[in-house]
Amino acid sequence: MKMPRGLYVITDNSLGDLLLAAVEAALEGGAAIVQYRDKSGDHDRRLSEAHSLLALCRRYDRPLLINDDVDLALAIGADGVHLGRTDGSLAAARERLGPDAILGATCHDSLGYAAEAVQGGADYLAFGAMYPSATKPGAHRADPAILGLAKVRFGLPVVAIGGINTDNAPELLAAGADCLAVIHDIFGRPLPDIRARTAVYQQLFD
Ligand SMILES: Cc1ncc(COP(=O)(O)OP(=O)(O)O)c(N)n1
Ligand SMILES: Cc1nc(C(=O)O)sc1CCOP(=O)(O)O
Ligand SMILES: [Mg+2]
Repeated sequence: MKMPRGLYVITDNSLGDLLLAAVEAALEGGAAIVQYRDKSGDHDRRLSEAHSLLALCRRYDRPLLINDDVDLALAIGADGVHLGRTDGSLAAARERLGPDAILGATCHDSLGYAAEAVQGGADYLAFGAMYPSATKPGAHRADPAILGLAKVRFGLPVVAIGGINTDNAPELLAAGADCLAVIHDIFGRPLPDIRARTAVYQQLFD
């Protein structure tokens, strides 16, 4: 599956039993891509949730990426993985997942990291944190200008992450972001608000 442009929603452990309903609401609102991010280490629950999310994403014809975990992506046949700087080799992940998998790489605020990610076979480059993040308060900050620089230099889709909301999103789109990766401003809301908020982002891309 090809890397789409648009809102990239990332799941949050705190969703609990609402995980599937929350992701479905985001898909109904037009989310372009979903990442399953679960730091619990609960193998059986992760496998079961990832399976269910993949079936849901298939219904909406949207890719599901798995955060950190190539084994889990392979086990369920996910569309790809997102790997950070300490999550293992991109090249090894490509080798295991094959040429059609979507591989995303964290680049923080560094074009040097981005060059390494390109070398490792990344399909997109993620930069952040663009703004203070409630989900990851200690995240290293990046200047939105790096989005445009990376796009021109590497010719790959660029993803912005960290503290994004519908007020600051236009600045990131103007800077060249192909995707906006969001946790709190989507999944930190009551379930009935998720669809509408996702739709507001989607309109920014139209
Ligand atoms: C789209 C996207 N960009 C960046 C990250 C962060 O990945 P990482 O640095 O590995 O941190 P964790 O998410 O694993 O805490 C991401 N997950 N997705
Ligand atoms: C998971 C993650 N990675 C970041 C990075 O900068 O690499 S910021 C972040 C948290 C994003 O969540 P929110 O939209 O709630 O700020
Ligand atoms: Mg990681």
